[in-house]
Amino acid sequence: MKSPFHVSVADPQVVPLVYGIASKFRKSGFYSLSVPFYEGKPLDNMFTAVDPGLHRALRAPTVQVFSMTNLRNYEKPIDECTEILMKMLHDVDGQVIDYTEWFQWYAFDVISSITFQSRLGFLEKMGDVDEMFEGSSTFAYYFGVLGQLPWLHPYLLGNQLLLKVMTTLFPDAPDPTGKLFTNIEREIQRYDQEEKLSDRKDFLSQLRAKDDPDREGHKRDLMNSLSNNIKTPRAYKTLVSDILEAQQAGRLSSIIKYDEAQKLPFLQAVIKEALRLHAPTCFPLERIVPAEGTQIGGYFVPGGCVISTMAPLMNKNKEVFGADAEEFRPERWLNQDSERLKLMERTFFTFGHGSRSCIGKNIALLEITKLVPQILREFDVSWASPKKEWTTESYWFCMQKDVVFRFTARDGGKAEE
Ligand code: HEM
Repeated sequence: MKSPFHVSVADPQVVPLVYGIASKFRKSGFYSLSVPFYEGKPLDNMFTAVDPGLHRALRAPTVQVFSMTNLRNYEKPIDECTEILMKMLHDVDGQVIDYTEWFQWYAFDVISSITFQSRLGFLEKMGDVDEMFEGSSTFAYYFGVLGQLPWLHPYLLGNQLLLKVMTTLFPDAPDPTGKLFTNIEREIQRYDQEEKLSDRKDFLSQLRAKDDPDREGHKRDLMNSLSNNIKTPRAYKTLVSDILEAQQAGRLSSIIKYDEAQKLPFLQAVIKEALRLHAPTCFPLERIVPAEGTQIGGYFVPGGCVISTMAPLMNKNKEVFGADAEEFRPERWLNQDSERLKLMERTFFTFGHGSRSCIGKNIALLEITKLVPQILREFDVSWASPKKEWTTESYWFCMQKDVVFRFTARDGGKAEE
């Protein structure tokens, strides 16, 4: 193997070259670990497809489904989950809870409501369903570590025979992919057999109506906005006073609508700043340098090399975001001249860039934009951990742990119906 094999780049100027729409840099072997098995055979999805033609064929029919215009139709299933979560929080009024778990239940139920028109029941159960969290954490760990040695994958979880033997020998071992895909498969079969004639409007029905073969089940969604804001008292105060002012002025419904939350500029800045500082996808987004090689920052990088950059690096670039780029300061998104703001937007890498950028971005933003003000309107939220900081673990996703809050209901925190 020639050296160097993997080049990691911090310069924002490489982003359009490596990740831009017309880029010839394809995804690396890292992504092959994410290819699911369907009916015993590997089946690429939008996230894993390397060939640009296949990727276009998978992505193009879904673009409209994931558009913000279409997503607004999904406020109702999100609201149903929000009502359940709010009731649960009121039931533990004044107590201390680890919010990461609660919001993970919420996020999983929201995505399944939107996708299959039915909640998987994480919130009701207040726990894992079909060991999906456990499976996805095991898979994230495997993906993060073995993704650095992708040639080993066909001999490990990429080997169906080995998997069958392991499941027989150790039936209680975490199942890194199986349960999630089994659930997706079951829902597709349910739709195909029973519900084609119904007027379902969920994602699955829209995608099946287009005969889209993609069955990806990306479901990760994080809500860093709360944690960051609560740990920064000045920002917390401004945000809460904006939300309560809007409520007093009668500008917020009982379950806050996306359009209403969008009219709160400080909230938008808080969300952006939290996603900038704590990008949920924090691994390098690996691409292969095309055969002819490329010039980067005055160096020649030969064809076949892996090249990458990642959100934690791009999003904290001091030349773009300022000398205080490591700090949580939502105002940076509000008090900027338009040229600087454009540069910040272009460099913001949380959802990737170009034709392979996150197609689920609007779902994530819809969910966060509605939930954060809903919680802060109804509760005063304070840090209640014996530790000074929360901890993080990064395997592709940057998972927060020990995010312990006290939720105390506000007097009159609920809007009139
Ligand atoms: C805050 C939440 C999320 C973050 C930070 C995030 C981040 C990302 C990033 C960085 C990529 C680019 C990966 C790469 O270039 O290798 C990506 C791709 C993707 N994301 Fe997300 N994501 C989020 C939520 C979602 C949701 C909710 C869905 C689906 C419902 C989703 C579906 C996808 C898909 C299908 C791709 C592959 C797109 C393609 O290659 O064309 N994501 N995401």
